[in-house]
Amino acid sequence: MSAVRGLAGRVRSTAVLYARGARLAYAHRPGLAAGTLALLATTSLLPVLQPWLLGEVVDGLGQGGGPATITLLAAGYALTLVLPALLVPVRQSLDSSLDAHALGAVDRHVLDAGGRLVDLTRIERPAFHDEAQRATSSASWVSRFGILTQQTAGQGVTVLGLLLLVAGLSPWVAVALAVSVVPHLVAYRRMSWQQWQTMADQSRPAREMDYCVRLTTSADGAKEVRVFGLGEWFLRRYQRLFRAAYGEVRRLRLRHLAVSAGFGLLHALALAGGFWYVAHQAGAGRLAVGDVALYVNAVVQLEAGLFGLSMSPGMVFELGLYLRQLFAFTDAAAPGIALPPAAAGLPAPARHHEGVDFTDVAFTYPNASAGSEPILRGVNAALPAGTVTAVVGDNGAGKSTLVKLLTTMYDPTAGYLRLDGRPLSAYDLASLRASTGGVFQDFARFALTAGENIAVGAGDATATPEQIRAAARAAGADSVVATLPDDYDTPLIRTFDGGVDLSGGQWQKLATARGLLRDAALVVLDEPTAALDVDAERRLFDTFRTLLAGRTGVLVSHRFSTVRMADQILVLENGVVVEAGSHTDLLALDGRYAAMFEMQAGRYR
Ligand SMILES: Nc1ncnc2c1ncn2[C@@H]1O[C@H](COP(=O)(O)OP(=O)(O)OP(=O)(O)O)[C@@H](O)[C@H]1O
Repeated sequence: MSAVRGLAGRVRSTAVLYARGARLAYAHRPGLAAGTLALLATTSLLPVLQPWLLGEVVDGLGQGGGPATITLLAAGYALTLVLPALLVPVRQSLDSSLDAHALGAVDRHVLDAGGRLVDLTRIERPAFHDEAQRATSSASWVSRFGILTQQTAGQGVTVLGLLLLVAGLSPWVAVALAVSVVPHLVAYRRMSWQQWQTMADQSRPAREMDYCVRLTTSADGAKEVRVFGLGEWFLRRYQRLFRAAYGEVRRLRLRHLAVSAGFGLLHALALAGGFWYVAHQAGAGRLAVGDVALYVNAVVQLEAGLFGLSMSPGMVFELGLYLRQLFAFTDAAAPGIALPPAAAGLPAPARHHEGVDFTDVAFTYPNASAGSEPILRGVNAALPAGTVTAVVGDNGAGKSTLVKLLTTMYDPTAGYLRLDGRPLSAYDLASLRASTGGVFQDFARFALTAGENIAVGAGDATATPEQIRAAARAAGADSVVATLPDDYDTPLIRTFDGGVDLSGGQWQKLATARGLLRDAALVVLDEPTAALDVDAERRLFDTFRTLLAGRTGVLVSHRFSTVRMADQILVLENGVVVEAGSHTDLLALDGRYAAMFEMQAGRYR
């Protein structure tokens, strides 16, 4: 009983899955889908009409039927021969349109899911990239949803009609023909599953192979790849991965080929046996000559239909696996941080009144191995409104992680952050984000024009040319833009016509301009001067002081010349704040900060 319930449940969930797939693939083009279906119904019935009409023509001739009737039947038969040649290309063209629209619909569905990933909780997990790769590769399958399901339904109609025709001659022959295809159907389903498993197992090697190809042909790491002669090294790595991946695919293909050939033979035997039986019956006078013509014509059609039908359900099954994977990926695309109930979030203040405070904050990355030390531990700190707090510490101390918590990319694993005395999670996320600006250590280099690279800092709002220029001036990016052939309209990617690339420091100035564009209450500057020359750093330093007036600023830097401008400095060591105070206080303390400062300053004496 429970097995029946389990099966019913599986059938129901599969039906829901395909219905969802159909909605995704067809919802945008119902008219086109209906047109394709109508054409499919016509082209599926023609192969059934054809043997029937042939049988009637042959019988009419043999039994001395009227010339008008025979001519009409013959014309109908000829039409069933000609029509597919006319209709199939039309159907294929409609299929391609449906295919293209479905592909667009799947891409939009994935983009929409990406938009729901408002934090880094899922994105920074290594498994996410495999899942994303698999979901993207589902797109081409899902776009074939219409074609595959219709093809299967069409083949089903054709085969059923032909089997009914054959059953009119001999039910046993019809049953034998139908049954001969069942083992292949079952085997194909199994093979689809194996193929799917292989594909799923290989998504990581596939990504690695893709990486090898891109690395040797792209600008990323181009210098190191050449100086260290890594081209050959990556080629060998690629070949190793390819051999392993292809070996598995090849083994699977050969097995599938053997299975298909075996079952094909079984089916051929059933066809030949049926022919022998029908011919024998006609010889004995129990069937008419027209029936033999009908059988011969019907099995020609059946051969294609049954063989197709033995494959298509397997492909539809495979499609189901891809659909499941796609929806699993997009359904799981939900915020990983706590959010207030819809429309109940507090609007973020235009300027902080008290500022942000960290209370007993601890953090461990979700993908951290069990038992590993938290990245941040017992962090207690206040970032008072209208002041700049610098965070310093060794590589890996947890500075950028602290910034991720501050910018709600993650929730702390323990403790809490408050803004003006309220938990960060009480605020409307969009308004919190809209009131945050700054530049990140791994800032983006968008393949857009210089102006657009700055303008996107306004988010959904539209930045005016004056605002863009003002932000560029503040970040020292105006002098960069002045050197570009088309000023703010210059595309910043070499692969575009008229595009240029910038130096690391020039890109950083542009990213800073982007971060300063909005009138933010909280400004985060994570290594904003790392790539800047001394003069640019000094000018930006002066600008920051003016720009940050009245805002809550956080500055992460290894450059103590920049750090000393901060109102207070937090020294992080292994995820713990070990010192806090102004530059003067901390020098007087003569502790960790003083040592780091001395180490850097001493080099210039
Ligand atoms: N997404 C992540 N998943 C797991 N661990 C991470 C992740 N990002 C960073 N870490 C780990 O957290 C620790 C702190 O990294 P973080 O980037 O905060 O350091 P940092 O102080 O900013 O260092 P740096 O000065 O080098 O920029 C490091 O050990 C790093 O390996």
